Amino acid sequence: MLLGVIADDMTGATDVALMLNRAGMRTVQVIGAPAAGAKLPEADAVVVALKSRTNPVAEAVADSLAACEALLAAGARQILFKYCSTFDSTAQGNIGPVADALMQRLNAHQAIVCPAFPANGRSIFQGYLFVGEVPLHESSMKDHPLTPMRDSNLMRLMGAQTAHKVGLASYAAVNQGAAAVRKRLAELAADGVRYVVADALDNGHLMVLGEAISDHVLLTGGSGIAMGLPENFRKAGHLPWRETATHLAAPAGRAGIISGSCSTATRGQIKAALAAGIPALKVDPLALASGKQTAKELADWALAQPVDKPFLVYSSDDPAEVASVQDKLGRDRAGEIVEHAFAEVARQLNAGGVTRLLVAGGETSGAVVQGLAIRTLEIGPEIDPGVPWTRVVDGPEMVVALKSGNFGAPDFFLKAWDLLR
Ligand SMILES: Nc1ncnc2c1ncn2[C@@H]1O[C@H](COP(=O)(O)OP(=O)(O)OP(=O)(O)O)[C@@H](O)[C@H]1O
Ligand SMILES: O=C(O)[C@@H](O)C(=O)CO
Repeated sequence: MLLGVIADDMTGATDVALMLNRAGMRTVQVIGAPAAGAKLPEADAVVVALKSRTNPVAEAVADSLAACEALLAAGARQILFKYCSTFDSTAQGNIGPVADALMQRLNAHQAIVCPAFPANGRSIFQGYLFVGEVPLHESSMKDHPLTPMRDSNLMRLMGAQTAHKVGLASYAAVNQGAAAVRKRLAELAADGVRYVVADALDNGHLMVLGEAISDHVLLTGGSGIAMGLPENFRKAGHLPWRETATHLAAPAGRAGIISGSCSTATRGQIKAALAAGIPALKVDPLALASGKQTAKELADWALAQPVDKPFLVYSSDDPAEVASVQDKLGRDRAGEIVEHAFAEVARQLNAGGVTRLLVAGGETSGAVVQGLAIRTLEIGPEIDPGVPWTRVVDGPEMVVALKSGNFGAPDFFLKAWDLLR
């Protein structure tokens, strides 16, 4: 193994795994912190998908260190700590503590902080993170239920989570190329700066950064910062050129979509699916809570639909409806009830012959993957930036695509099937 990645959520893990796979690294995703001494699958890159974005700090640190140990034991030469392209972490968050712990374990003197993902509209200028045309704190992330982002300055965001000094490698250096970035990193190191926020407005900048940090043992950021890494391994003679597959062989069986994501992008994708005539059933969290609706009913409805089309089971709703459900059930309980139901629905669907499954939402994906007892995924072709098809290699025989809430074009639920053979 060349590169080890520790991802703080399930769909973020498939996102970064896709980035590496597209650049020619055979990439495998394993679910959950590996047990001490557990052997990881053989691949150029292994991504460990944790659920450490919003859990207690001590747990996030312990799981990340366990993942790091397993990756090092499997031969990883570089460790990437992957978090969200919209940072998704408040002053009480886990990014700083996890990065600090990894820095100490790896004896790293400096690490880059770069959540940029230009293909999905996330760019960094003078250390400020933008989502599309607006700064992070003006984007829909300002109202995220768990991690409201009320600042866009990455030096301040990171500075609030670590005792180490945080500095900036700005556009002025990044735009000049890898040598200028290295010079800037050295200046900052001489000034005691351990975390360097790096500007990146486009993929060219990400390639420059990747080259400049080829000798960093620890990197932190979104999937974009992984873009330039395979080329470093190739130049060093460690990685042959590999063509990436454009299609994925899928087992015979039925196709379905489960969506618990209430993000704007997902709601648009549901609208497009409904308009295209995909049979759809809306889940009512209050009815689930009272037992009026059950996972079995949802699965039975889905399996009774025509076999020649995918079906859609969704709880996705607009913010006012979600807030009203959360007022009645409590935010955490509402989420748990829906996630628990979807995990059971996924199990029953697979038992009923569904082998091709699209899942929307990070938490929802985590619940479905757990429900299906999926332990390892092999990364396949890109449906849209940040979302690949994946094949289960340890778990039930099926293909799944795990979509981050905010990712994907409006026709995502319609076009994804064309990539399966
Ligand atoms: N109608 C609803 N009312 C209340 N909660 C809901 C409803 N539908 C889904 N949920 C819960 O909202 C949460 C949605 O989170 P999830 O991570 O799946 O999607 P997302 O936030 O859009 O995606 P991502 O984390 O990838 O950005 C889940 O806990 C889900 O169970
Ligand atoms: O980086 C992103 O935006 C995604 O991979 C993600 O982590 C969403 O939860």
